[in-house]
Amino acid sequence: MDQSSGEQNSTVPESTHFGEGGDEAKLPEKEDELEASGSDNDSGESGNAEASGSVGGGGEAESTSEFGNQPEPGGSGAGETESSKKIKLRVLVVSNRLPLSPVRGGPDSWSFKKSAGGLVSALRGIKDVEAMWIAWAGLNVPDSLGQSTLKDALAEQGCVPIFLDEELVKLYYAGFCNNIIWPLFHYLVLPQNDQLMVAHSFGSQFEAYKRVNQMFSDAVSKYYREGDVVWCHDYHLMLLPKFLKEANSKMAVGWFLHIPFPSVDIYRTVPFGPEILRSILAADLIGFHTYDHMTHFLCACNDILGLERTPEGVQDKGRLTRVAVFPIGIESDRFKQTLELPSVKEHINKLIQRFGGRKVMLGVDRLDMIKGIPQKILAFETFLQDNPSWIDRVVLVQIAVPTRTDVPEYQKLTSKVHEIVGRINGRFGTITAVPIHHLDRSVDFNELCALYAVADVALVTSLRDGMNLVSYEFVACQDSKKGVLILSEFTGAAESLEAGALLVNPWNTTQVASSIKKALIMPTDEREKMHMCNYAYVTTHTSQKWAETFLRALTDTAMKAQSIIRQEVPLLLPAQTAIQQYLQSKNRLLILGFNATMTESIESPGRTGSDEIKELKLHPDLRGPLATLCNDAQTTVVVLSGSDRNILDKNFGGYNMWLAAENGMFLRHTSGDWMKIISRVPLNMDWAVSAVPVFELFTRRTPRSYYDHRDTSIVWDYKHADLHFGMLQARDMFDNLSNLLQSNAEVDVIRGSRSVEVRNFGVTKGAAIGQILKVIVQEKNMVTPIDYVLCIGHFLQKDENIYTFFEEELSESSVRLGNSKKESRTEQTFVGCKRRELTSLSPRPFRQKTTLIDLKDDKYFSCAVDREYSKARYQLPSSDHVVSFLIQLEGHIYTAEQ
Ligand SMILES: O=P(O)(O)OC[C@H]1O[C@H](O[C@H]2O[C@H](CO)[C@@H](O)[C@H](O)[C@H]2O)[C@H](O)[C@@H](O)[C@@H]1O
Ligand SMILES: O=c1ccn([C@@H]2O[C@H](COP(=O)(O)OP(=O)(O)O)[C@@H](O)[C@H]2O)c(=O)[nH]1
Repeated sequence: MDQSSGEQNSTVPESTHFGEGGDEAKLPEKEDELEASGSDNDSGESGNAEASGSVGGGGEAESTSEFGNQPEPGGSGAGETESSKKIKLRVLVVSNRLPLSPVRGGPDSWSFKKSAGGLVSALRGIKDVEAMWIAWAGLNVPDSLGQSTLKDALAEQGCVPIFLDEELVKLYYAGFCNNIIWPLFHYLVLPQNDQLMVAHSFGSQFEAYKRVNQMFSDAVSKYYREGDVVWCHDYHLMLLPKFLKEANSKMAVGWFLHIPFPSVDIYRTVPFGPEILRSILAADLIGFHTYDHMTHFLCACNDILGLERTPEGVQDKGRLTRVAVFPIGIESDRFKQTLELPSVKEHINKLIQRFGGRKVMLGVDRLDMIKGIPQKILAFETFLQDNPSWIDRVVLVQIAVPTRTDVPEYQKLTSKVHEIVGRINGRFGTITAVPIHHLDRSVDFNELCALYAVADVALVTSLRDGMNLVSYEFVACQDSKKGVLILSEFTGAAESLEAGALLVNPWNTTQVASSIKKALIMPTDEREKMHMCNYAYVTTHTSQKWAETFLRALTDTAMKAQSIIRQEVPLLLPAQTAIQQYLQSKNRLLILGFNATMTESIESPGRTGSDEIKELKLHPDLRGPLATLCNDAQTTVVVLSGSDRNILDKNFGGYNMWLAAENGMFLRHTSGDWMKIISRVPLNMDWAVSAVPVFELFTRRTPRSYYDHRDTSIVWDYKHADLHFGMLQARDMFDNLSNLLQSNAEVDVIRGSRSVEVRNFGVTKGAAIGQILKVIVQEKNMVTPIDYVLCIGHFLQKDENIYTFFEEELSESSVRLGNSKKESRTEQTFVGCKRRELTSLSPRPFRQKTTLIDLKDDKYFSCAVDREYSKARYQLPSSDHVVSFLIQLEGHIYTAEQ
């Protein structure tokens, strides 16, 4: 709710950490005890007293921190006691608003009003986390005395303010955030012809938005310590993840959206939408309230940026951003406990008397167009009109908390609501009673709980709402009354409370009116049943669980990212080193991919116009160099490709080399016959019967795309098609195939950068390479261990296990180098590593052969082509670079031979 105008007043609880911390965290059993003692709440009245966090310039703060330790840039938190010294995760929470709104009492004196709302209570409850909150100060503080005293005062509360001047707030907050992003993300049209629009272009509003996000990033960097996690919140800070990662790529960054993410057709209209998407994607973990919001986001990444969608999130050239659903909840115990306070009980009784037996309908919303307040009131009018016997038997209490009062659209809404309420009260009111009690202000927490408890029906008619915590809070306070929740189907909450609520479309006035009637006359047992469903959900899916789950996922994701960080951003292949090491080795293995590795690049002149786009062809400049490499007696060359045997035969049949087709399923030396080398994987292609029509359909639909039906897979390729159209089709095709083949556990449906592929399950290049080597070693009667490996390819992520195969061999070999039992360990390693495949394969136990890999770290060169992120150690930007590297290599071999 709006914290600038009418949030509840209360004392600031004493705590240096979130949740039940150590000795220093002297949190009372119930937070409400604090609230009651800090104001006159014990009497049950609304507390309007100032909070007790008032400090003079440089003076001692009376209260201590609610949201973590006193922040010291780069330092450790103050006030640690022995019991708190156990290592806690430190979270930097970054949001537009602080959990406390400062109120200036004088040039150097400040007090605070505590904010309610999901985020604050969610973070208040989590255990074993130390947090610092970084946010906009929330008001204009132009003078340095004011800024420094506010900073000190907030530091006591574990908060760091960011100071924005009025012009910046106008363009960033009132402008880009609330006049552009907010309406669009809630499926409302952009306001036309208002002052902001006329005076300031979208561009200048976005520039301000950028500047503010950069300021937030600078502030985070200042306070960040290694090991912290940074949790960014909401649509105000969509550029923040990118800025943070640019400042420090090791920072663990999560971003959570509290409002809906719109469907892709709407998102397309967001000014600077692609840039925003890319910035969000820099986070390690992205969270949404609902599955729908998440799906819309994934579609936007796919359709607008052309990024690969995986079950875990979004993939961009090998870098994965995890995307998941984390529905927020409330601190339900806090509501239940508040209802037990004598002052609140007394207040409830007063309210019951005041309403004099009339049924009470309750609306609690910020006065925001997304909340559908006019629609709600008009539906109530329709109900009264259609059911005149109810006119003096029911009252609608509408709490409309003022919000964003500087934004013109909000000002217009206020007048509109007043006008409708006035008209309806005039029409149906009597001297003694009016049907609508409309309050243009916030109420304090105790009063709010009392209202929730006395209401017979809660009416939530949001036109769109990220979640809507009001509906949860109503349920939490209804354990004795078991009232009815009427809930807009366009809230996030409708996903979780569907079974226990009357869902409505707020635009359908007749439907809402008849739901009001249904709710008012609903039999007790039906009400109870519905309430129990909701109550069970609300009391178990709490805000604490939400925050804990998100933070656990974020730390897990960040840890995984750290452990593979070396492989994630590969360096350019050090060509000279790779060549020198090659020359100094005795038994080299070259594993080369084909497609997009040794072919001409797609952009090459003439290629896209060719009629034979489907046919993969070896780059002509490679013919000579490849022959030299293949004929080097101390070198084994393997072409490992997804292509079928036929294509490899055509291109490489004339060289002295090994061909591994269909991702390593089939192998032959060019002088011998093809053999199937992984017998474990069935060649059963029954699934193709249902898959082929889908491949045909999408090939017909997408000019210049084609598909290949191979022995173990079918691949649809759109690299020569219109990229954007191809991507759209690929997404649909992927969904189609996934649904179609869902029941068939024997296949994988894979999206490549410009392809969609269905493969028999278990077929990957990394799974095949062990067997390929085994066969080669046997067939060649190899006695010298392989001491150099160069593995270059444009492989799908699924096939990147080939790079890690050798990493494993490498670490095993470094162990065995230091081991006196070298011989036996070596054998074990080779067998042990690949045990799964060997068991079903080898008629002759492999351990009888001499072990043939003795690879040292500086002689292993794994190289991904055209992949920014990869498990490979190195990368080359395109197949053209592979070609020139192999030509260089050949040149050195030639010179060495002379
Ligand atoms: O800070 P304001 O501009 O005054 O706006 C208040 C907050 O409104 C939005 O709340 C959303 O978050 C809730 C909790 O996740 C969710 O239940 C609700 O549906 C959303 O509208 C906004 O996202 C916050 O950033 C604002 O602070
Ligand atoms: O006078 C009030 C009335 C309500 N609330 C709180 O504001 C929050 C509103 O959250 P919701 O998710 O329903 O909507 P939002 O305003 O965040 O869009 C709830 O926690 C309410 O308890 C408040 O702070 N002051």
